[in-house]
Amino acid sequence: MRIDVLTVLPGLFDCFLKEGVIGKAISSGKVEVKVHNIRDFTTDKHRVVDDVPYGGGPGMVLKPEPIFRAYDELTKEGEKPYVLLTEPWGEKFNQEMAVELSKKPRLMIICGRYEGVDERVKSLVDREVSIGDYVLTGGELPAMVIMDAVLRLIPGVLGNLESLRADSFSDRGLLGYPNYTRPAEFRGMKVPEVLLSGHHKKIESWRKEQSLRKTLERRPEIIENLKRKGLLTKEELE
Ligand SMILES: N#Cc1c(-c2ccc3ccn(Cc4ccc(CN5CCCC5)cc4)c3c2)n[nH]c1N
Repeated sequence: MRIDVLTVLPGLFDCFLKEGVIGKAISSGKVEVKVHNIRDFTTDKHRVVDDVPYGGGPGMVLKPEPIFRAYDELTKEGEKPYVLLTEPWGEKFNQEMAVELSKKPRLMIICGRYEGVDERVKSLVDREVSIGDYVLTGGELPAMVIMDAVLRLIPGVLGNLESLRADSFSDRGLLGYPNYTRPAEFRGMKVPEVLLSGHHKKIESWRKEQSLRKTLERRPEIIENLKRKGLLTKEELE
């Protein structure tokens, strides 16, 4: 997969693209992520990317020209990307969308800033996406959240963890099971016996039960959604 990111703050992506699982996936060539500074697609000597909003109002708006120039330049060759725009009021990002996006050969993520992008930029966009009902200062962190959730699903990115995590649990958006590591007892808190038993079938069913219970308690709508889609097995429903 290739992802092109358009932003006026490219430096925000430096650590994200160098560290951890995502950094390894990029350095090993499993995925390609290119961050482009929208300012590099301006033509004036002051490299202006924003302007005041028509009709008045607070803040500045990202101009359409540099973004369209970047899009035209980056799509001259190769497959046309599926274009995302991060927006405070976009479609809510979730695991289902992450799975769908992970199957696209090429993505482009346009990151807004200031008061957002000129409305005409949306003629380039396939999906306006929000990562949640809270207000951030720009679209870069949402772009990193989306990339992290999508790239971890690309085969080979999670490496040897992949097979262990291949269960459809977290990829159905169910909440995770409790994790423990040594020591077996810490400040009077013991690790559940089943996890020390070495009985893999029992451990697996305990973990499934814990995950379903936690999801039912905290996010019952996820269970309802999976039921409606027929994505819960008979024993999971019991
Ligand atoms: N994804 C995502 C996001 C974002 C996000 C994404 C992209 C941009 C580009 C600019 N901003 C800042 C901003 C914030 C609020 C407003 C509304 N105005 C304020 C006063 C009058 C209306 C306009 C811009 C962004 C925020 N926030 N939260 C998410 N889940």
